[in-house]
Amino acid sequence: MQPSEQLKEHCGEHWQSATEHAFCAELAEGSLPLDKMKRYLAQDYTFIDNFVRLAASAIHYAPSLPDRLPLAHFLGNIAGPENTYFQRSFDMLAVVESERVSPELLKPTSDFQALMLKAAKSGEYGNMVAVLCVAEWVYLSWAEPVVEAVDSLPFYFGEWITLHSGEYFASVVEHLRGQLDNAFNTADEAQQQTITAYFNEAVLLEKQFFDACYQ
Ligand SMILES: Cc1ncc(CN)c(N)n1
Repeated sequence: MQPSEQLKEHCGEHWQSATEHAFCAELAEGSLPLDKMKRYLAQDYTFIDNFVRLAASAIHYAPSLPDRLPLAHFLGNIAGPENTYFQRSFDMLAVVESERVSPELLKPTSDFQALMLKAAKSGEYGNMVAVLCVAEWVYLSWAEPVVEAVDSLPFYFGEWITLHSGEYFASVVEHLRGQLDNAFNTADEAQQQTITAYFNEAVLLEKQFFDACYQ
């Protein structure tokens, strides 16, 4: 079994809670209350800031150009269409300027930011791809099964599904899993334990992030 699959299976309960969350189910049904969506978007935009820093660090530490390029391409997507999605959603949902720029952070948001910055600063590529892989794989896992709902939804719900599903996004997750598998297979035991800890914490934080925005 691939290490990424094994890591996912080891945190089965949290993985399931994160990928089958009521927040995502209601988003796909179009019934998610807008105050929850607004809270989520404001928190998540601050997540994106640190995600970009972590992805940039992973690009720097990737072992070769073929490892690096898909990450760089994906980073362009975040800086482009995904950033535009946030701006358009903020406008449509009338999110006030202070919430867009500096919302009061919920605990899972600040914990996730700390984890991403710790991974980036660790200088260990395996730690970085563990967190990046969880972040995108969890989203592919909840979004792919609900992709058929997109056409019936307002764009601030539907595009969030589109951005995290489809062939291109699945290829990003495949790449991240491959990077994680290689890093894990070539790590010594202590480093494997560290990678595992990053992976587990990221899965737990994905669940807690949805919990906090849904409450
Ligand atoms: C908290 C979180 N995790 C993951 C993703 C996926 N891009 C996100 N936007 N926000």
